[in-house]
Amino acid sequence: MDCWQQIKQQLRQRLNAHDFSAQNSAISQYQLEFTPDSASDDVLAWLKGQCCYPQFFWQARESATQCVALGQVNYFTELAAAQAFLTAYPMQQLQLVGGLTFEGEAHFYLPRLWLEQRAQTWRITLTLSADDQQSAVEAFLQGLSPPLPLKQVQTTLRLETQNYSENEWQALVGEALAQIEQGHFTKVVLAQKKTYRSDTAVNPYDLVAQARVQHADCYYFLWAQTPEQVFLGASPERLYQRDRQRLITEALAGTAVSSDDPQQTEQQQQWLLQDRKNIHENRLVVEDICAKLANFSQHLDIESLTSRKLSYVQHLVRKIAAKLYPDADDSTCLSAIHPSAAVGGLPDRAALNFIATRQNFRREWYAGTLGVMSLANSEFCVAIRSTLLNQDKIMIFTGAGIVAGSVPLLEWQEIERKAAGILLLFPA
Ligand SMILES: C=C(O[C@H]1C=CC=C(C(=O)O)[C@@H]1O)C(=O)O
Ligand SMILES: [Mg+2]
Repeated sequence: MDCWQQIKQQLRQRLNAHDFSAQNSAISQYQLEFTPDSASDDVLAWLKGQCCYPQFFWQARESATQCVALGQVNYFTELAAAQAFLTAYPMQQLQLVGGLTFEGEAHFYLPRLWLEQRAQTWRITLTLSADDQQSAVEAFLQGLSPPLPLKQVQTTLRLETQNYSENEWQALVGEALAQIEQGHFTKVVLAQKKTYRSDTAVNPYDLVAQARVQHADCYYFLWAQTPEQVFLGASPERLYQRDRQRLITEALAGTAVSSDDPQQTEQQQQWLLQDRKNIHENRLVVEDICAKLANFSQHLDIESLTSRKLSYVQHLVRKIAAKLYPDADDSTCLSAIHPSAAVGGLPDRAALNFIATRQNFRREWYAGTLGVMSLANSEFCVAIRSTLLNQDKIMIFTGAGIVAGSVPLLEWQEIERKAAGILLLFPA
């Protein structure tokens, strides 16, 4: 019997031993630790083999742990309800996965199965609730499949539509600049959506595997509530990481080119660190995040400006740390900080209103936030540098912050460069 059969069998044994009639604890969790047969096994490959939804893959930046959530025990479409649920089970340290779309819709799951891979050790957690039917959980376990190997992506993409031509984009940037000039807001982040068709079916799990190789130092995520719509990406941006009352976040905004020419990259870095428009663009994000955090933090620390190099672009970044008041939970933090001025604007209400009325598409998960939350700790990324796969359609999203001093042509070049970075995932 292979290791996957054994795991299924062990989970089934736990299920059979579980007393569904005992209502003393509404949520029960069973954990198994194991080492897969093959050292090259990877939770992403395991997820590729599964046909149950929702699915979530997550690897936080600076973390070696890769996580997968499969299936659902509970589903929340209100952030407050998700938070209240966690608060109702203080002893169990339950973890919810999900996030908020750019427009603020909440989608959180308590997953049926949670897999964590740290080096060669995998930990599986099966969650059962008092409302579960034993037969439904049995069917879920029966449906678990072995991993499928991850493959190199190879495809030719054909651009079908883009929401803005270069001229249309520049006109929209001009409109935003006029509003900034008139004092309606100081910053707005505009976005582009490009829709491609591929000559062969593109596998989303292979794309995430490609992203892990191509884009170092990022958050890697895959989020599929149904098989038809798979959202994935490699984002350099943290919304926040919280460990009890300690929260760290960052203002990531302001962009220059980065390439495999070290001299050009170095010269671009020097330019970026001194460029007034980019420094202003970044400073507005610091102001936005700090003003929001100040409402529920005992103190804030703001580090000095540095730059972060990625494979195709580099950004200005300032790290921010906060000590939260004890009653500030993830519901407080998420609803206050998201969307930050790195993807929305400042002041946020006026900028978000401009986006809602002038931007010709709804962003949904692009520039939303995804992550994992529990009572003790949580981490969320800003879901930029992302792609939505919808059958054979591939949509890629990019945005750029518009501030006083923005040059429409340069903002076009910035989103084109960001798009080229995402397109690296689709080698012909
Ligand atoms: C909104 C995006 O980037 C944000 C993050 C870093 C730099 C940005 C900029 O320089 O405009 C954006 O604020 C995106 O890549 O889609
Ligand atoms: Mg920019």
